[in-house]
Amino acid sequence: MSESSLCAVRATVLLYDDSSKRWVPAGSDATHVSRVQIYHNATTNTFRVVGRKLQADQQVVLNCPIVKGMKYNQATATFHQWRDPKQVWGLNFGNKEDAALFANSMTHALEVL
Ligand SMILES: CC(=O)N[C@@H](Cc1ccccc1Cl)C(=O)N1CCC[C@]12C=C[C@@H]1CC[C@@H](C(=O)N[C@@H]3C(=O)N4[C@@H](C=C[C@H]3C)CC[C@H]4C(=O)O)N1C2=O
Repeated sequence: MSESSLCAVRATVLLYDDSSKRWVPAGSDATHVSRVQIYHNATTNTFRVVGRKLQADQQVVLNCPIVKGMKYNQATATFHQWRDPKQVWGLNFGNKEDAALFANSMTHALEVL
């Protein structure tokens, strides 16, 4: 599968837990920071967001297709979120530059889908 990475930033990947009405870190351990990338498959013109923990095992904590018409909500300059059929994802970026870089690639993907 030939995929190219459009961007790679650091962010904490969060999931909204509807029952407790709280954001919980995705993945299974204390360290929360991940490398979050947007991949493009030129053959199928599809995009996906992949997040891997920065620490040793690089656990995949996020692997979500970018769906045409999806609404990417930039709730604050450093916290962005979107819904997939099952859950709501949140990205807490370390700084607003990374957030803007990621949002730029996400917006591009949503425009060309
Ligand atoms: C129509 C729709 O779907 N609307 C969604 C949003 C949405 C709109 C349009 C398209 C897609 C989506 Cl996803 C919605 O409103 N959603 C999605 C699930 C959660 C939420 C519902 C209620 C709560 C109330 C507070 C608010 C929230 O979580 N704010 C953040 C916050 O409390 N935190 C995070 C950071 C900053 C803040 C900005 C970091 C950790 C925690 C904290 O600061 O400690 N909420 C939401 O965003």
